[in-house]
Amino acid sequence: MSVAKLEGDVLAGPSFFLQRVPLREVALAHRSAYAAARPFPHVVVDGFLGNPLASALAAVFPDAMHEGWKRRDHPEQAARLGQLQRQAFEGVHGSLRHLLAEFSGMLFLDFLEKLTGIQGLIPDAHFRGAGLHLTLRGGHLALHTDFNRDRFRALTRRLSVLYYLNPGWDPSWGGELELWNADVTACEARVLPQLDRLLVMAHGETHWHGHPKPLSCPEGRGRAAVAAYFYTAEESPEAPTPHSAKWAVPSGG
Ligand SMILES: O=C(O)CCC(=O)C(=O)O
Ligand SMILES: [Fe+2]
Repeated sequence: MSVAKLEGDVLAGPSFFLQRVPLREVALAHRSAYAAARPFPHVVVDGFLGNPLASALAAVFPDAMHEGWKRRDHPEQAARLGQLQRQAFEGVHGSLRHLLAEFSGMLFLDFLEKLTGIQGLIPDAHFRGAGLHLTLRGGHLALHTDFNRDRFRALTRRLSVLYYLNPGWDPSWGGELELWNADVTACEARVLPQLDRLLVMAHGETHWHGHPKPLSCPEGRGRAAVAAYFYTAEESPEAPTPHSAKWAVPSGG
């Protein structure tokens, strides 16, 4: 029994890959803005993948009819679809699944480390809480700070990455991510969820953010975002002392 499902030409493979040199340039160009940003470290990178690729990804983003979505309707978050990872993104177009893999890969981690100065970032292969999000007309996400630990792997949350896939998003539809100050008295930055916009923001206990007003996009449109969260491990007193490989010298045999 094969555990792989073939979709299209076996040798064609994924149609895009992140590139080391441009990623490094983008990281260097934005790292001082990231560190200085108010109300907490964050940065917006526009035109991240380029319009042809971003438009193609937006066109295959699962719509509200996709059967794997789990819908949330609570006071804190309403008309929000997510959790496709519960079925391992089955039925999601290969290009989006590949994008998630690229966001978990070596080059993107190196990019984030250079951008933010955080060393040893760890992606989440299970995309807990992250993955694909689609918020429908009338939906919202109240101001919040994010969960802070990956309890399964004893990791500390450090960064959230959002990549927006909304062609022709009209600002009058709302959906700006609002970033508020630590005592929640002022919104100090707003980020529209525009096509091909990457947002990287630092996790923190007072890093309040959300899009709290109901979306007024037309029926049939939604606010589409690809989310990926990144972690670091802490030194533990029980951790073994590091050593390089030890080589066996067999005797006899
Ligand atoms: O969709 C967004 O812009 C933000 C989502 C968010 O707050 C999160 O993923 O933690
Ligand atoms: Fe959040």
